Amino acid sequence: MNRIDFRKAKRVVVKIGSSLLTNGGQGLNKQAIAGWVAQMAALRRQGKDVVLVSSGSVAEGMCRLKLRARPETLHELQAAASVGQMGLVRNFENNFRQHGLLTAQVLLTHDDLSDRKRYLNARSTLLTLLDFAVVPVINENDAVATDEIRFGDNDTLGALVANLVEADLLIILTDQTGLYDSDPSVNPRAGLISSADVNDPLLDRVAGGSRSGLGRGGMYTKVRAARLAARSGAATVIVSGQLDDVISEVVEGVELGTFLVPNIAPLAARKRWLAGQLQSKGCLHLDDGAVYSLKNDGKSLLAVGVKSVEGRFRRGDLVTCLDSQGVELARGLVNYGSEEVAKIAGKSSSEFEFLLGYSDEQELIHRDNLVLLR
Ligand SMILES: Nc1ncnc2c1ncn2[C@@H]1O[C@H](COP(=O)(O)OP(=O)(O)O)[C@@H](O)[C@H]1O
Ligand SMILES: N[C@@H](CCC(=O)OP(=O)(O)O)C(=O)O
Repeated sequence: MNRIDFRKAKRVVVKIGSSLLTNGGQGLNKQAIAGWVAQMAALRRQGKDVVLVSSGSVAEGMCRLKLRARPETLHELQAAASVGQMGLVRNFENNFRQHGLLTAQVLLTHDDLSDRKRYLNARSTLLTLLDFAVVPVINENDAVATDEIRFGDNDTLGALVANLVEADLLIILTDQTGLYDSDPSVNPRAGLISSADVNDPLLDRVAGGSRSGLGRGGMYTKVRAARLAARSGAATVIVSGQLDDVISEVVEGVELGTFLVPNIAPLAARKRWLAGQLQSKGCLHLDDGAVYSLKNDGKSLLAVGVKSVEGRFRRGDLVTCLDSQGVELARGLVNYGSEEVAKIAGKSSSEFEFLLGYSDEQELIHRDNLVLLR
């Protein structure tokens, strides 16, 4: 895929980070918002669907509540987010209206997307909004999100939304020109990476966290988001939101920021949903034979290939499969709980009856419920 292919994109997700949106925490950058909205409206006029994932509720809430530092307690964070979200949607709605476009506020938690039924509901709602030519403005539902049910950062949310609506392009607007070979706010000699294969392991070494106190994930979550987005075939560009006409130019194929090329085969819809699950309940350590047959033969995972188990989980929970180096190879929905798995690990399915007193499925994770990550 080339940048020039972005011109053909039918559906674009734009994610805007907190420090950009709030002028480094000074309050909503109304001029910049008007500029981004004008560019998104132009995309709509070209017949492209646009979905906006906007951060900034906490940062704007802090500003409105005159809090100098990001609150530490969950309830204060939730309160700040609720106050700030009002400012975000009001601004976006007013700006889009000036271009004759309707907006819709969609607030999601990870819990909404980890439940298959709610995931499909969210998908239908978003697709229906796009059919109505509405621009969805999405954020995490911070007012109710606790650690167990949150995405934690909007880069991940942006990627999961790109998966949900099967976007062609995810544009992550941030406060840096793009991804550098080290954090430019620490190393002035850092060099911009203009493009890279999304799975290049070098990216893990160069992408650091956020230092602003306003943003959450830094480049680390942006690279992870690009990998998630790639699972439905979406390309990702990480780019400065401060450049004039940045959204229009990226979609035109102008070489700006960092293009993370989705050089992986897109996953089927159900596997994409599995891959987007963030909360794994346990780990299975696989032997080399199991790693080989999952990777090369597309087989289900059998208990005989499991060396050991970690965590407490129940039948149907999501677990992570690790290779002998401890690298995450796959994840999937397990057919037996952790106590049972501890008993049948390394054993053939013909022994399940004897070891457990019963025998359900022969596979520990059926291949339909398993997604390879490498
Ligand atoms: N390799 C890198 N290249 C560029 N920025 C980096 C890198 N590693 C870490 N960062 C940090 O990531 C920050 C952007 O992420 P974040 O603060 O979460 O912004 P946003 O609010 O846009 O999501 C940059 O300001 C920078 O300090
Ligand atoms: N939902 C939070 C998102 C925080 C967040 O991810 O921020 P960022 O790293 O700036 O995208 C908010 O609106 O403040």
